[in-house]
Amino acid sequence: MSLAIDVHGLVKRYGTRTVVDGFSLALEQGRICGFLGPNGSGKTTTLRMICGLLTPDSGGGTCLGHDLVRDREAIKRLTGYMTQRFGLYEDLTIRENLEFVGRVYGLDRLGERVDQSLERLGLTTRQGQLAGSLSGGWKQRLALAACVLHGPRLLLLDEPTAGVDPKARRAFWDEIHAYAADGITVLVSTHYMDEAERCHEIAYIAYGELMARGTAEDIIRQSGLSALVASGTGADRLASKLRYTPGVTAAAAFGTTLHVCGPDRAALERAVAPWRGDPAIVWRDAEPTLEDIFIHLMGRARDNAPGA
Ligand SMILES: Nc1ncnc2c1ncn2[C@@H]1O[C@H](COP(=O)(O)OP(=O)(O)OP(=O)(O)O)[C@@H](O)[C@H]1O
Repeated sequence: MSLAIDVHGLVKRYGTRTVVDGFSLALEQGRICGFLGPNGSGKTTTLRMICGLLTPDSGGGTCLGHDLVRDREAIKRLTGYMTQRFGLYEDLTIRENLEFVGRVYGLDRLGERVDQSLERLGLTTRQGQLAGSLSGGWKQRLALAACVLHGPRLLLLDEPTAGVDPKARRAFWDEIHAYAADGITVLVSTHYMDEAERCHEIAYIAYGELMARGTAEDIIRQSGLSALVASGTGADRLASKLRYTPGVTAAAAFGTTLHVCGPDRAALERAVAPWRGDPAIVWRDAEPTLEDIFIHLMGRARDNAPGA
């Protein structure tokens, strides 16, 4: 299987700040890779380097077989990039928006392509409606359709479902999977854990550095974190007591249960020991969640950051 993205050692600096620091990624065609990391960790900057909009200060590689630095125009033609604030024209109709994007790309058979796109979206009967009248979820699906109108082989989606309701996010993700089934590769940034779980694989970046990479199962297995769940009277209230206890990476209440995790099993046991004997609380071993792991990695990255 050939690689859609094969980049190594990407560095981007703004002034004296290194915002992407030696980023490498190999991604096979047709895969969906979730790109996660705290705010300001360099995801957008990395996406822009991969699609040829920004030149890395060092590092390089290929995107869809084209050199990242020398063949930027070819990469741009083969890539669909959905920015965080995708600019649909709210005072144009759904159809006019797609036609406008098609003209910008100078596409042939424009009417046919727009018809197909509308049909795929299920918006044929609403094509004359103003884009501004669509719900947030539909706007994002229309934005995605506009991104793929020119037939890209790679989609770079920057937080495409931020603020979109769960049903619409699910529909958006069904669409992403349908494109991947057609052989399109997708790199999608998100802060939602349920979306991370819908990806074939995940890349987690913090403070410009790649911290974890693989399938959700790989990342959970390799995390080395231990987790416990407590249920029973008052279990959820232990979260605030345990959160800052040595040995605990994260402690959070989920409804009436408590979820607590840490990198060292013995230290975690010591932290919860005062409540282990409470007959009202039942403890059980659990798998760490992706959220546990990302919070842990964020703390580790911050500890390693210069001047931390
Ligand atoms: N043109 C620029 N000039 C200076 N600093 C910049 C520029 N673009 C981005 N940055 C900084 O680089 C860092 C990384 O930003 P980037 O937008 O890539 O992060 P991100 O992971 O996409 O964040 P978010 O999850 O909030 O969207 C941030 O601290 C940002 O302020």
